[in-house]
Amino acid sequence: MPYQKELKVAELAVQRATLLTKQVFHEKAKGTLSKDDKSPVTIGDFGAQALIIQAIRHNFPQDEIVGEEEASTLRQNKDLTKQIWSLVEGARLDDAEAESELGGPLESTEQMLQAIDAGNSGGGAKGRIWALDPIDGTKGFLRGGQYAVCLALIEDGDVKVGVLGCPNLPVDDSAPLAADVGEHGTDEEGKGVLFAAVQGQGATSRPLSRGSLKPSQSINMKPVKDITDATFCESVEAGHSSHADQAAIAKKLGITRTSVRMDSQAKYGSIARGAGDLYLRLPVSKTYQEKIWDHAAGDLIVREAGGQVTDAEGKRLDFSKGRTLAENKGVVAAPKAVHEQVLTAVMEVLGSK
Ligand SMILES: Nc1ncnc2c1ncn2[C@@H]1O[C@H](COP(=O)(O)O)[C@@H](O)[C@H]1OP(=O)(O)O
Ligand SMILES: [Mg+2]
Ligand SMILES: [Mg+2]
Ligand SMILES: [Mg+2]
Repeated sequence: MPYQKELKVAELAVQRATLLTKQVFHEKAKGTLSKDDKSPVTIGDFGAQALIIQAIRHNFPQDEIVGEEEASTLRQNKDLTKQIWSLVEGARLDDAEAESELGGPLESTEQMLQAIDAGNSGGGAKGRIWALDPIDGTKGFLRGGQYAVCLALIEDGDVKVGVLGCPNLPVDDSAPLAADVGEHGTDEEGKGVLFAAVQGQGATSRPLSRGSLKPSQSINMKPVKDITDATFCESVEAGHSSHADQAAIAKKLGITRTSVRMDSQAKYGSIARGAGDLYLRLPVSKTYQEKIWDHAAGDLIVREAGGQVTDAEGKRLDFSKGRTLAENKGVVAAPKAVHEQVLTAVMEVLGSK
């Protein structure tokens, strides 16, 4: 079967990076900086990006990488660089075979900074490009909510492999979404899940582990018999998607349950496993362009679990336009059978504005 090596490397690399992010999640001081766009980045984001890029470069040296972070501010901040280095040095899977599959450790802080900066591809429609979000939902990570470590392989514009590490989600696919799942993130023993998909091969989940990969099981979206009974997921941050438009769409569909709010692509994973039903992300700003690393893995995992993912105009997400989803507006993800019904409500609400 194609893409087995890519899948294994991606799952192990994401799993190892979650060991690092989990350690930072529990620390009060997370070494937070504010980026030019005012969004936060922590030592966890930088460390996870370095670890994952090292594993990709070791296994697939010809591939390009579109990573969210870059190291320029770190080069002037020796103290923060040292903190990240100690996290990166300490993040090891308890399994020698898995470690050797990921490749030799980074050997110096300079190598680490270079690895972070190797996520500088411009993306595009040709070739093999990995999209990496080392911590998606950094605001949730800082707040103590949900976050995800996200990695996808895009080939000639098409997502072939997608992996999401969600340390604060329950392991049990069949557990209904708790209303407060996005609020009190905890990665206590028994929590944490790794979602994965390969194009044409379905989607899976498995418990996160500290060593080799645990056994996986296939996941599917839940059939929606009655849309008024559906549970929809949305961002916590009102600045990232329009809570008002999403509420109006839900009302139009006759949905009575309150939305489940959580940060990050944990929303895609949650609907793919049937814990929730819909993911609505309606734009707030006319100018913001969604980033490919915020959607590539989730898009494939939901589609392979029986879902349909489009933007608010019904277009498939287009990962071939560079680092952003330049041609897309918002996200509407739902089981195939009800996607058109949901999209109609989306268009009615947006059209009447
Ligand atoms: N104005 C915006 N509109 C939509 N998404 C945004 C906006 N600003 C940041 N984001 C991104 O949304 C993602 C989180 O979505 P959610 O709120 O659903 O968890 C993050 O990757 C975040 O970027 P960043 O990583 O820079 O914080
Ligand atoms: Mg993100
Ligand atoms: Mg991020
Ligand atoms: Mg960010």
